[in-house]
Amino acid sequence: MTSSRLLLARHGQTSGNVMGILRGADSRHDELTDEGHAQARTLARQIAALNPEAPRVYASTYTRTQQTAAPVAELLGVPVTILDGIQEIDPGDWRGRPYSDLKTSFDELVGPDDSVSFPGGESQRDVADRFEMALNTVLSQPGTPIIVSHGGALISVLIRLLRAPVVDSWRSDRFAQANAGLTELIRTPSGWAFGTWAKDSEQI
Ligand SMILES: O=C(O)[C@@H](CO)OP(=O)(O)O
Repeated sequence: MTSSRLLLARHGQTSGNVMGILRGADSRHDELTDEGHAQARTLARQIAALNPEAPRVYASTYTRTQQTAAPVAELLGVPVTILDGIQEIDPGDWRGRPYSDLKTSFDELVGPDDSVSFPGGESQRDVADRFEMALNTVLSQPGTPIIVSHGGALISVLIRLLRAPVVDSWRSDRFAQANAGLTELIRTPSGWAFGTWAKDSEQI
């Protein structure tokens, strides 16, 4: 039996998010702000209200997703499992640049064949590959996986799962989730589709 429902959340606010700076892997141990902890508690209540069947809570290898997942797991009465492969996209040479550069200098990231790639870092395809591999393991078990991940990683995997155009999706910010945004995907005969989309119910 495999999962037909998938919950994807972004972690709560960090000081890097407040500054609006791409932090990269250096931010592995960044912690949530007080606001971020409050967002995590709200997220936990939102997820519990969805009554996930046999929930399993997963966080990335970064502290901020684990801190966000903790109240979720506590409310659902399950442990947090650390899942490799769902960590944030490596922005490479773009580390330290403001989020606003993703708008003003986005063309620097666009390669041939509808690709988006950070020079010296990872591409959307790299991240979607590793995220999807991690998901395949999780989805092969019964129950409802709840994945707490990151902004760029979630954009990358949503593009893959929903078969969306890569460049247009990044350029339009279509799949960007705010802190503690929650998205529900449902498996249909023709593939994954939105159940609840974060931007329809933003607490942020
Ligand atoms: O790497 C970062 O600086 C941000 C960008 O989205 O990621 P996160 O979602 O982990 O805050």
